[in-house]
Amino acid sequence: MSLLKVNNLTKNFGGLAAVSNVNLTLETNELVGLIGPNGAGKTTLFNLLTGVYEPSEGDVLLTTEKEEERLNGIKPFKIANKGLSRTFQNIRLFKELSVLDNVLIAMTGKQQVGVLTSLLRLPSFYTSEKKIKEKAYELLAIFDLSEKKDSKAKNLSYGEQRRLEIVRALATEPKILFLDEPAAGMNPQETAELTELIKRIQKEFDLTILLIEHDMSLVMDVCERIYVLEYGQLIAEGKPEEIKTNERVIKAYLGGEL
Ligand SMILES: Nc1ncnc2c1ncn2[C@@H]1O[C@H](COP(=O)(O)OP(=O)(O)OP(=O)(O)O)[C@@H](O)[C@H]1O
Repeated sequence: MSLLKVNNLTKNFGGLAAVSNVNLTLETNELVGLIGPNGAGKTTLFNLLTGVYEPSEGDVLLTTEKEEERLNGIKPFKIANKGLSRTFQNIRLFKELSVLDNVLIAMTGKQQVGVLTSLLRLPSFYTSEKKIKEKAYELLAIFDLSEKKDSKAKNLSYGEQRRLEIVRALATEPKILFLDEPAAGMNPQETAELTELIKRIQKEFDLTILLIEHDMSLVMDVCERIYVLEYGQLIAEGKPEEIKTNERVIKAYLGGEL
């Protein structure tokens, strides 16, 4: 079943069509890659899917239990509440806060108690708070960050900060996770570990993932399907082995790695 459908999506910045007439789908539980040379429009497409930008034309449709819901023009926090979560290419953590607090803040809104219960600190408040902390610890453990829970985010290594970003995105319990260059700045060992982590969380949390990445070893390893953008337009779609040998894609990457 298509969980997300993108129909004829276009985003113009002045005279530049950063994303032009793009059609794509994400099936439930798929792990899909989005690749393309620098400036191809990948991040702009993510921004359109997560409400940061409004499309100039076209639709973003989310299939819910009852219907197809149009996401165009909906604010990012509302889109997050509908189960779409993301990381950013430039890491966006609360650098002065602890690792644990960074995760707990992302979970704000998950506390299942009313205002009065919170104000009066009734027993159910503590039960809910305990559950939220347990969830945060569980995620930090998966991403090998348990021992760093009290460190300030700014004191983590670059690779750890990238992992914490993913933990924060997962803390909102998404259906669809958008990862924007999760391996950027990582060394080969960290990238290999991240590759396994991405596969693991997809299964463990029943996720549908769309992933932008320049590291082709990671993309070819984890993705079931890949979309390729060039100058804002989709130039190819297919399985990793099809993309690797696609002449148009090779041409787009000429001088780069594929
Ligand atoms: N807010 C903006 N205003 C004007 N132009 C923009 C804006 N955001 C992106 N662009 C332009 O749109 C095009 C696509 O940019 P985008 O960042 O989406 O590409 P990308 O594929 O993510 O690139 P990279 O791989 O380098 O991150 C570029 O030409 C960029 O300069």
